[in-house]
Amino acid sequence: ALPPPCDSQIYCTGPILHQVQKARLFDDDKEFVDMKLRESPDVVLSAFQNLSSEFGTIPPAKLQEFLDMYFEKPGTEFEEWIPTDWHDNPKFLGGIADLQLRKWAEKIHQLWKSLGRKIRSDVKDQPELYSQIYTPHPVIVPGGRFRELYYWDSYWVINGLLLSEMTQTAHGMIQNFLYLINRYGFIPNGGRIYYERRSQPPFLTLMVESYYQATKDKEFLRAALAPLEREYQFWMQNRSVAVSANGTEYKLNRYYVEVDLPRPESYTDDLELAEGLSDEEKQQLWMDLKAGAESGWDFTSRWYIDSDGHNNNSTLGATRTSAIVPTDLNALLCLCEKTLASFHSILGDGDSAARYEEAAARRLQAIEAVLWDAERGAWFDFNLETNSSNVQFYPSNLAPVWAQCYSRSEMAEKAVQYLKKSGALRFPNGVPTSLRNSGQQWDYPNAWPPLQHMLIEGLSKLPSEEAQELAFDLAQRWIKTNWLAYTKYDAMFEKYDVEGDGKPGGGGEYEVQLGFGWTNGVALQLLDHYGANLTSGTGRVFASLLPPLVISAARMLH
Ligand SMILES: OC[C@H]1O[C@H](O[C@H]2O[C@H](CO)[C@@H](O)[C@H](O)[C@H]2O)[C@H](O)[C@@H](O)[C@@H]1O
Repeated sequence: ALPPPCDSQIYCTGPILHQVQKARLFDDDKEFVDMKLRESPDVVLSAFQNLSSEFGTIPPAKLQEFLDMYFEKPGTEFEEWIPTDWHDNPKFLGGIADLQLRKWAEKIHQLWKSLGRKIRSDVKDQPELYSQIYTPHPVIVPGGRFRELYYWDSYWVINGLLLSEMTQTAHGMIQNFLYLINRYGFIPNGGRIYYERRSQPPFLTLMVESYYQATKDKEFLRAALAPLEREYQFWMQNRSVAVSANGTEYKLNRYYVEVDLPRPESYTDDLELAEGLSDEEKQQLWMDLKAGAESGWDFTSRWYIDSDGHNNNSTLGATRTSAIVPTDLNALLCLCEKTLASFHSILGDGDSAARYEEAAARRLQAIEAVLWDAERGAWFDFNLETNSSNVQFYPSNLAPVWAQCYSRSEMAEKAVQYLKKSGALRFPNGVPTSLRNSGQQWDYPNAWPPLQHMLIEGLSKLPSEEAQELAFDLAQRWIKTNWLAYTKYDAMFEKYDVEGDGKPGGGGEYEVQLGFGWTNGVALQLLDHYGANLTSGTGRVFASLLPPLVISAARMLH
């Protein structure tokens, strides 16, 4: 028997969850599991028991009455909080030449104020009344239905906060993650108990690296290192898999969640998807859906495996995330290993640094033996059921370029040629998540901020002019898409549609959300990096930022 998503008989298992979600009292299943209890779980469970004895299946109107009596609307777990380190005019704004883009960057910088959340101390004192996990410091949330912290989103949020000179808020967010590692041994998907038995792509080491680069605070690094290593051990002990290639056995990582039952926050979706399956098949599907959520790509045809072992014609029910070795997770862990080595060097522990360098070298060998395809010039996910690669296009096929986790420079240059030939660059509004329109949100035509950023950053680190120009070109496309959508809707979105000019993304199991943490972080990073050259297309720029030749040409014209 596998454990449920959490032990709460209100939020993760039991008849209240089942009946409330099945009655579809809310448009979004997440609404119910985010509500606060007005009485202790025992009182609420026994009141529900009485109601069930009377009605059996409780009619929706009675269920609603029950909810009104025993639950509060989501949101009462937070108190008013505006980041205390927010201030006008951080330096990076001065490097943005285009007048419209600079004004827009100011607006994005303002958005941190509306996305800040502080958890009430009552959540710490009476945790049984909440699904919210208590963390001691305020956070920046993604926005919309995502009212709580999210693990991998926070990497791009923190990078944005550091540009906004909000070092204290960034510090607090990292402290929260260290606190979560001390409590759970790893970092949950997000700040709710129904997320507590799965994680998300492990970006904390890189968050610490960003913070360290901004502050050079060695004491902070020293304190962070033990929890970071504990998290790394969690991934190596619970998320690794042996893979054989060319007669050698390698160790690589995958997303893997040994937890039963539907996801509480998407309960009816998971229940319906499993209809008609045997108990064993249901359990496998629910594990794989949770592993999909752990990957951050929930959901995508990338995780489908057909009955013939391939991924051509299937639908969401064919999600087999745990049977796939993902390129991006392994590239990320390779970068984490190199970064942990550098932390040990900075702190003067050469032996530990060497241990992590060796781990990175072992992973590099494994990545090249199992995931690298010299003929196609890219890295591909490996299917453990068929021992074959999935050669479809995903931006993650270039993740080792971003992580600088390859042994020969020509591999990265080959990957640039692969990208150019892939067909993924023909969209003027960003690079799609795949070339397949499955209706899932991590597929065509959606383009996601973290994937754009990793692709652009990877290309920008390459020495060739071609790669650097491509990086700038993709940054320009992405900024234009975000900016156009902002001018139309006065909002930043979690994802965009590569088919429309300034069109929010769609598909998947919930409506596109506004806010939005990682979108803002990525936009600020690109505006910072390429601010002297990016344009809104309106032609109005700050003259002082133009190169001198352009200024004198402009003067001659007047
Ligand atoms: O409720 C459905 C799923 O929602 C989350 O996933 C999506 O939003 C996250 C926050 O921006 C993001 O980190 C993730 O990549 C998105 O796919 C949540 O993380 C899932 O666990 C949840 O089932």
